Amino acid sequence: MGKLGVVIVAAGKGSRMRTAESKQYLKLGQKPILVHTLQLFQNIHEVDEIILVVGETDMKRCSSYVKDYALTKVTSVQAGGAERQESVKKGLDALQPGTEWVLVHDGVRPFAAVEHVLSCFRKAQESDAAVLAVPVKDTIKIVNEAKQIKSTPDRRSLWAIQTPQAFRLSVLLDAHEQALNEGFLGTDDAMLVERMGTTVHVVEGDYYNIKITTPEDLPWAEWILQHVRGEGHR
Ligand SMILES: Nc1ccn([C@@H]2O[C@H](COP(=O)(O)OP(=O)(O)OP(=O)(O)O)[C@@H](O)[C@H]2O)c(=O)n1
Ligand SMILES: C[C@](O)(CO)[C@H](O)COP(=O)(O)O
Repeated sequence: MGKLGVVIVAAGKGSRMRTAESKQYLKLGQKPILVHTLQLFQNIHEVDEIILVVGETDMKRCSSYVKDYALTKVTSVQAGGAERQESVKKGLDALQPGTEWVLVHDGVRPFAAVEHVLSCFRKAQESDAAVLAVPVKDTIKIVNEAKQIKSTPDRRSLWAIQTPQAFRLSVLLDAHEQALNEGFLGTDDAMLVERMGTTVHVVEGDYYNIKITTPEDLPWAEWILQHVRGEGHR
């Protein structure tokens, strides 16, 4: 079976966190958030390689993390782009020859459960494309610029999409190429694959797999680390 590569994207500015330090480097417990995420995939047996994509100015610091935390599966640290989609593509292009499958994962999602990561990977092996997700709990409404509610989609069909997002590498590379050629910018990789007409499957994860984005997420992340996904809970 072809190799499994993981692209961890961590080249964002973290502007919604409103901290001087980019959020992926904020301490969670004793380690930067990004290190927790890298260690998650380092410790998954099925993962053959990790490509880390970071800001140009953070390359040196992240190379030190790779050494200090013995992240032996991180084969290269790449400089990301202005948009997440560009950062993903930089990571895809760095994967070693012989890579058949890829997981694309946000560096600020340290709490994906190993069992869910593997379920997502297995689903992609069957179907070429799968993403982790959870059913939406709130009622979601479509609202116009004037903050007037225009419609209320049936909640039973709404899922909050997470990462990892798992793909046959050739499928995702084609999707990125087409998006680039057409100037299409998506907020996740699944969008690029969907628009090619490939069915993307949802694999149910859990609500602990948060994307650390705004200040309110930090205490919640500390709680999850202490009570759910800490070292002792793996
Ligand atoms: N040009 C970018 C933008 C985002 N990301 C990464 O994509 C993940 C999800 O993005 P998000 O949570 O939006 O991070 P930021 O873009 O940094 O946050 P913000 O939108 O608040 O600036 C993060 O790990 C982020 O570092 C990236 O690698 N390259
Ligand atoms: C990829 C993602 O995490 C799926 O929910 C999300 O789209 C990333 O969005 P962001 O604005 O780049 O954080």
